[in-house]
Amino acid sequence: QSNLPKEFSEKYLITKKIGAGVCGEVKLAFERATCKKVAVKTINKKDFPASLGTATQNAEREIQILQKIDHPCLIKTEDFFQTDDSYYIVLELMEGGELFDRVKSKNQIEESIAKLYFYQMLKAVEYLHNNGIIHRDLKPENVLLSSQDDVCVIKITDFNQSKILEESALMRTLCGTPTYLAPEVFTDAVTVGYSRAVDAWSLGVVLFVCLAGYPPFHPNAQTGLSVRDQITQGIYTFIPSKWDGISDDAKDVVKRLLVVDPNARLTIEEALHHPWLMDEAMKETAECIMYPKDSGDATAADATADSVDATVASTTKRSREN
Ligand SMILES: C/C(=N\NC(=N)N)c1ccc(NC(=O)c2cc3cccc([N+](=O)[O-])c3[nH]2)cc1
Repeated sequence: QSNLPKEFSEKYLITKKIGAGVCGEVKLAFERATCKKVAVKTINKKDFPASLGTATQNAEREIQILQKIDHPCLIKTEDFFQTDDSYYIVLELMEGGELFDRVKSKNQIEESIAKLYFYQMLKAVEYLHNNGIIHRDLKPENVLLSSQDDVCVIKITDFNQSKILEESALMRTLCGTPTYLAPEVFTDAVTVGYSRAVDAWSLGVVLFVCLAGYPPFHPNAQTGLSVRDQITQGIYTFIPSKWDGISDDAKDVVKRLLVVDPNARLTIEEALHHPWLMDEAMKETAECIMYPKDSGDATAADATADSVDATVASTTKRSREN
């Protein structure tokens, strides 16, 4: 780590590697002034060999997103440095590591725990969508756990593939008087604006993997179809030995998320209102660990505030959709 920016190594003491991602690695570090433990993610700019331009824009956009987002289930950046070949992002420590490794070690995650994690993922993605951000790379590797305990906070990370929804020319057109507007502009408009539905599909796959311990779409499926064809045809199997002990409600959420037609797929909001998530005990636990410091009433206030934000933002969400 000789090529660390000077002001970085003055502020942090980097120790060991704690996770290796596909682009860059994660190390444990100590903030010298406070001895506080943090994680440092190094993103090597040269890992995007192609046109460096877009890679730099890509990374700049990710840094912008990382610094703007503020939700208990989205990773928080504490500091940020860059050299001409790398970015160094200082993040909160997530000692439970990646959900990917948790599922691998447990094989299948107990339904009530999978529900607690899934609820938090839905709340995080609801926040992103209400702020005009689509993650586009939701997978167990990008879901971090705050501790080794089953009951813990999860945080979504890695916004490398994320997209920011801007007001589009089509939206401006649809706001004007359509005197001279051709009919197909209206009919085309119906299907535009569902790019966010990709996150709902991905969460369906993540939930399937957590509950069953195997992915719905995989190379050696009995169907003899390529993974791509399994996905485009929405063909997957609930293997009885894996799914017998799992509730019909849980299966139903998966079925309604793994719908090929994005317009027919459950939205994040609809998933949050599915019977499987109508579980007050789970939600109380979730609110408690997501907003730990407040007393009961303040937590309720937080939750109300959250739902107000979500409602207000969601009424304006479609207007931002491109
Ligand atoms: C921002 C980002 N990726 N962005 C990108 N690839 N372009 C990003 C990706 C991954 C992480 N991962 C971690 O913070 C992370 C992984 C891990 C594994 C065991 C233990 C810990 N930990 O903090 O104790 C871990 N933290 C953090 C940030």
